[in-house]
Amino acid sequence: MKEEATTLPQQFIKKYRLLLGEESTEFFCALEQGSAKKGFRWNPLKPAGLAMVQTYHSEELQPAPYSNEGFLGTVNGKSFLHQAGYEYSQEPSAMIVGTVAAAKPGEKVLDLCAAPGGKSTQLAAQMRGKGLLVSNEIFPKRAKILSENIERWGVSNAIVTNHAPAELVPHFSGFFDRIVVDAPCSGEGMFRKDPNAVKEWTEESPLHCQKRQQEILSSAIKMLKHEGQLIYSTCTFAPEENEEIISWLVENYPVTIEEIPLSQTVSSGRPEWGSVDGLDKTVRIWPHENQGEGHFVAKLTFHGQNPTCKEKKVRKKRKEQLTKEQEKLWTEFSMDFHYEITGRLLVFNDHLWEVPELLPSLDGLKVMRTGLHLGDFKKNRFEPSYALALAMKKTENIPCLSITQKEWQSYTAGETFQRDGDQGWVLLVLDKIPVGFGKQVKGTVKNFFPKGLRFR
Ligand SMILES: C[S@@+](CC[C@H](N)C(=O)[O-])C[C@H]1O[C@@H](n2cnc3c(N)ncnc32)[C@H](O)[C@@H]1O
Repeated sequence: MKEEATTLPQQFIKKYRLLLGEESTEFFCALEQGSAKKGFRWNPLKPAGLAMVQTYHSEELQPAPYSNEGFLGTVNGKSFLHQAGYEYSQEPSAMIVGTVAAAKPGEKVLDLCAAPGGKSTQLAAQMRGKGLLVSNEIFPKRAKILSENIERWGVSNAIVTNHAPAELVPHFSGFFDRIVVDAPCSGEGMFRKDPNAVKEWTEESPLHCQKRQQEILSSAIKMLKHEGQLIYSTCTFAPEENEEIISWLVENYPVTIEEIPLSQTVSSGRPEWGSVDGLDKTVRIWPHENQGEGHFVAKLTFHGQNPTCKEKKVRKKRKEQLTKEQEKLWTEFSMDFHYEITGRLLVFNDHLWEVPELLPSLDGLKVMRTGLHLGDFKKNRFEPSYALALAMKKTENIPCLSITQKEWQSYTAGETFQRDGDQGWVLLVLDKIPVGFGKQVKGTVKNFFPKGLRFR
């Protein structure tokens, strides 16, 4: 289907005609006439992640340009593949940010402006469940969506917080190996994808955004370790929010710009639009030159020393420790289901959590998700959570029940279904894909799909 032509604001045209000269003709043409490409990433944290995505997409999958896990195409938000966290819809250019960030297993990583979770899911995949990922979002509603996306992705080593960047500094000063700032911006790179981005744009937007970006970055810098890395990105073309921001960072903080080793055909940042050396090491994606929408990304190393917050060893408070009975219930369950813990176990009000090992004290923080919610203790039993089902790595030799698409539809609508047997807790799998837990009692499979997520 041909998308409607985008009508660009006059002031925008005037500005980029001046900045780009002759090149502006192709640029405007791509923005006005071209159609936005869609993309998605498959999830390497899931059993047979790639194979399942290949099986369930009937179309021939074309690789997306900036991520090894990316494909061009669309995701059906109601498909079981999406619900089970096997794929994440992401604009192809946006995938470059995670690729540049290249988080490593075992690191402490902060995604400071994280909702809805495109970069966080990419970082979590790179970390393979090891280390600590803090995904933060300032707006509560967006933080909730972020938390749900992290859960679907099956991440065990992430916490989700809901704070303004400055509020995190006292808790995480000098703490992180890597910080991603995917900044709120004037969104010019989204013009042909999202008509609202055009409507909301004014001539003043880039400078307003620049101020906010400086505030966010001045907090981010304080949370970096010595030699820690900062990855800064926007989805706008505006020099004020890209080369000028990187120049401001270099002029005000002990940071250097890193070369971004990318084999893909991307353009470099424009040195003439900033005021420091090294801007040619940053990356721009232009719609008239590359696949995908507009994007900018830079990687910097911080050479200063921030005061480190004393790594308060998190001592488990008495009420957070498992009782002997709870320990016995969890051990029985985890042995039956071969679930291996990589973090620590904590109980809050009978809810059992796997908390990332490297986590400092969370006192005073608004935390939406303290790692992986494993399940709840109820009287004399343990009830596994939906989040745990989505974080299961193995489906062999554990109590499983293979269900059909039709049964999955009943399950996501909150209904029970009939199946001969009396196995008790079972991991429900659809073509070996974990989709939730059920309890099989005398031929009936009871439903434990979370009420808030039900759909038909
Ligand atoms: C470009 S989006 C992030 C997209 C996200 N990284 C992803 O890949 O899905 C920018 C985010 O910054 C948040 N934001 C807006 N104002 C902010 C502020 N003053 N400080 C921190 N974050 C802010 C927005 O709510 C939004 O979620």
